[in-house]
Amino acid sequence: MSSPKVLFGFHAVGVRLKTAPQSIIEIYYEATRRDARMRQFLDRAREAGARLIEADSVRIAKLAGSHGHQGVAARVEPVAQVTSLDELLENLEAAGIEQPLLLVLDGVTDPHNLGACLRVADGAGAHAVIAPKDHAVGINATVAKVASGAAETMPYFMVTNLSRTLNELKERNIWCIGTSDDAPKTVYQVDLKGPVALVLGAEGDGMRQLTRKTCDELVSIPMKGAVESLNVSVASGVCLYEALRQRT
Ligand SMILES: C[S@@+](CC[C@H](N)C(=O)[O-])C[C@H]1O[C@@H](n2cnc3c(N)ncnc32)[C@H](O)[C@@H]1O
Repeated sequence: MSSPKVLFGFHAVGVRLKTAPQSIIEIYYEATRRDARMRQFLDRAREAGARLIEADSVRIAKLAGSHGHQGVAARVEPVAQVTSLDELLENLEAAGIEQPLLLVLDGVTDPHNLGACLRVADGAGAHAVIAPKDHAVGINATVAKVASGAAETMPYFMVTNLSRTLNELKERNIWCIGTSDDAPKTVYQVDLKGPVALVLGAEGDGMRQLTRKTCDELVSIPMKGAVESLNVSVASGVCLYEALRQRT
């Protein structure tokens, strides 16, 4: 998981304040915003000892590289993170977590989709999100904003060869379940209680052939209306929350 140097929006900066306040160099805020949300945010920032700097909307937009900053942006240091998937899986094993839940995204390129996937992965208690290095979006400021703080908490690993990584997961007894709207079995018919990697495809073409072939099995989400498929982040949510339901 790599960190952007600038975070913006109440969620993204708020989560950093909660999880690693010492990594915040300074927070820029729009002094003309005096609403309750801004007041609460500033109270929390002061409690955490953050350095606050008044700025106007234009300056914050320039810093954030976006106008969707809600009047808040922070310059941050990267926080110490797990650096590899192997390290994460070993840490989970050492912590006695025997049923990792992983989300694999085969080529999601839209930062809004990745942000939404990270957010739902965090919500459902997944342990990591994995993507290929090529043809996939990395963590950037837009992803962090859409993820509403989850880009700060959810390990995101970009791997050189996705099918090789899936094979390595299989060697660790992690069951790789691919998703495709044409699979005869539904996600509600498979056991998601064990160690599982849920594999989702790209926005347009779905999973690549090799990824599809490498999965242990394929499942679909029932589609009862006229459209053929769901947005990848919605499909991630359905599958991850089915896993959580089965595990709870
Ligand atoms: C927009 S869909 C891509 C649709 C593409 N035509 C395909 O063949 O998969 C993006 C991803 O979301 C997941 N997805 C969306 N709808 C799904 C469904 N009904 N069943 C299973 N997976 C689905 C799949 O992982 C898919 O690759």
